[in-house]
Amino acid sequence: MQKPIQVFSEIGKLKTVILKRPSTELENLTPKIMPRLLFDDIPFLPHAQKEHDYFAKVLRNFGTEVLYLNELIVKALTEDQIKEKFVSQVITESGYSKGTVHETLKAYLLNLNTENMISKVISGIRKDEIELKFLSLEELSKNNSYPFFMDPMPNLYFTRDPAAAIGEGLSINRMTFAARQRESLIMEYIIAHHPRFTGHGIQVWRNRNHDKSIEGGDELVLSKDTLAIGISQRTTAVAIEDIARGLFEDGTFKKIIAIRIPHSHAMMHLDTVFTMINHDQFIVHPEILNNAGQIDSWILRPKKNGEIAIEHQKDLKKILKQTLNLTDIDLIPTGAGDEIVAAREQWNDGSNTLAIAPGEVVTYDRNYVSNKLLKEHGIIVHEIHSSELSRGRGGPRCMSMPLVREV
Ligand SMILES: NC(=[NH2+])NCCC[C@H](N)C(=O)O
Repeated sequence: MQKPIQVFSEIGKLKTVILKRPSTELENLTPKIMPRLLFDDIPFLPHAQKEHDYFAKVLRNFGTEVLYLNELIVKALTEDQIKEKFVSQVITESGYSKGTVHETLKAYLLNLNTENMISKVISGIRKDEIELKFLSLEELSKNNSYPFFMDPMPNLYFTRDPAAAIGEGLSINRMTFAARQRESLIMEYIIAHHPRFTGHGIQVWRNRNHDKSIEGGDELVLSKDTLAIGISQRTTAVAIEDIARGLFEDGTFKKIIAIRIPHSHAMMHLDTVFTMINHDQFIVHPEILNNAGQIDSWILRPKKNGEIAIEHQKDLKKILKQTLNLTDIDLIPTGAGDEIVAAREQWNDGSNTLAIAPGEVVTYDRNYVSNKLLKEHGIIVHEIHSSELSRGRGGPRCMSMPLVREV
């Protein structure tokens, strides 16, 4: 029987992917809460949806099966008991573990059909939607000016981050910021209860019950035995060692390149500055490398006694050649290496390419300098519209969670 998750490559023909169509959660963004919810602007929803539908169409036309996150979670919650447990947990993780608010939100959500309940959970619940009775002093004295009981989840269209398929398993991620922490709960329920996944013995390399974070934008499957993981604003060195232990013990993966990138909002994940586009071609934001093409990296390998060997290296080309057994590497600079163009196009995810086959990528049309250079390097580029989607600070790779790729 075909395994529901098979990702042994970053570039193999993309067979199945999970997307989330942006919806009303984006309309609950306001200037006050925007920074906390990790947005820099408020996208115009109808246009964001059009752009996203076009992205999905490009993938479908290519032959990729597109699954939508909302539909997966609705189907995972068909049993009343599981639905109730999910609702309780998401309310608890929104800050109400018990009491009148918890009970009232629970009754409100369970009164909706599952599809509407999920849309509500994702779009957020405003305080003026609900009437509360019998509040305790603690509840009465809480900050009343805040407009939401449950925050919207506007970042959910970046399906790459809350979970990442690696081999025949996945990591279900402990997210860094509160704004995204509930997102991986949705993935946890999908993997545990959706008929497509349940009962297949899917390995969870690292679950979300940890203090130290890791996010999918930092997790790149470079080959069937090598991963690259960013040490970043979102992914801790501790979490990388944790996941390395599980993966090495299983035996499928044998090398992890941990690459330390700047800890900033513009470069929050490794895939915002470095993505793989062919067996020997990568796009890289020039700002992360010094003049000698170096960046602090550590190669993790399993030792015989179950411990992990760690080797410090700096030359990115050399590291990639060594770990992927290649004689040469084509590192294509974002923005053609121009200081200003590179910074501008990186900000709008010019380095965040989604490979759909070796040498064939989906990118944002606005990054025309990088796109032109990719074509000059022989890459087939499918450009998608990006005026609104890019305002969430993520590109085609972030907006997709591959489940199955050819090797
Ligand atoms: N894999 C990625 N680069 N994801 C981008 C996520 C952007 C999102 N606004 C965040 O800050 O979390």
